[in-house]
Amino acid sequence: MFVPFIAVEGPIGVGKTTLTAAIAKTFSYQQLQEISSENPFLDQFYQDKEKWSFQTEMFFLCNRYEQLKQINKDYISAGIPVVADYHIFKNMLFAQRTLEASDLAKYKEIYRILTQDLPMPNIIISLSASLSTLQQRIHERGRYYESDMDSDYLQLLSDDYSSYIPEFEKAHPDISVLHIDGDQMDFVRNTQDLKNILARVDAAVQKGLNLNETT
Ligand SMILES: Nc1ncnc2c1ncn2[C@@H]1O[C@H](COP(=O)(O)OP(=O)(O)OP(=O)(O)O)[C@@H](O)[C@H]1O
Ligand SMILES: Nc1nc(=O)c2ncn([C@H]3C[C@H](O)[C@@H](CO)O3)c2[nH]1
Repeated sequence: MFVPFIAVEGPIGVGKTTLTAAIAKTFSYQQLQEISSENPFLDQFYQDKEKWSFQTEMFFLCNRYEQLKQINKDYISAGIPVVADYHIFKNMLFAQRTLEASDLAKYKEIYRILTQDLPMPNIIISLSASLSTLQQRIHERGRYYESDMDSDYLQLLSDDYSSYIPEFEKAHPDISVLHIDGDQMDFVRNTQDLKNILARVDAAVQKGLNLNETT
């Protein structure tokens, strides 16, 4: 059975949570939203990444693992569609960027064990935007711990997403990936842009449902 499980992904501040909420509302899907402020290390991490990266990455990994396990049990396996503002792969993108080699080796082993049985999304929405757009949105959102966000860090993470998404598509040809350029499409202020994106999401869902019927 094809149960829509959509993950919205992209760099910090690109609009994942905003678009996830719009999709959940439009299609009456269950929304899975990460609450980053639950990570007790994030504030310290932004002040000293080297010192706090392992605790921060481990917390995000365990937290997302718990959330996805629960969402699978309560919704996906019960046939209820879900839209999430992350995919578990983001953990590895951040970890590779922030951890030193020996911690990364340990992290990879734990990641492999924890993620092997997690549900995989069948649709990914990949959001991208230029550095200046990301900075502007992070600034407008005004989270205190992001107020001094290092622009190199933000750009590198954004580049990591740009390199990784094509690899992901190659490795998972069965998963629909919708690309949205956040500099061109403004789904917050432009209703037509939002409608266009929602129509693309609907088409991807219908494709999944139709394929499922014919197999
Ligand atoms: N397309 C858009 N146009 C203008 N503003 C936007 C757009 N998308 C999001 N925003 C604004 O940018 C800010 C960041 O958006 P949001 O919190 O959805 O990003 P995010 O990708 O979920 O962030 P994070 O990576 O920190 O979880 C919010 O204030 C939101 O209202
Ligand atoms: N280090 C690190 N690892 C992660 O897996 C991760 N996921 C999100 N974040 C940061 C980005 C935003 O500031 C804030 C909200 O997304 O939390 C992360 N930081």
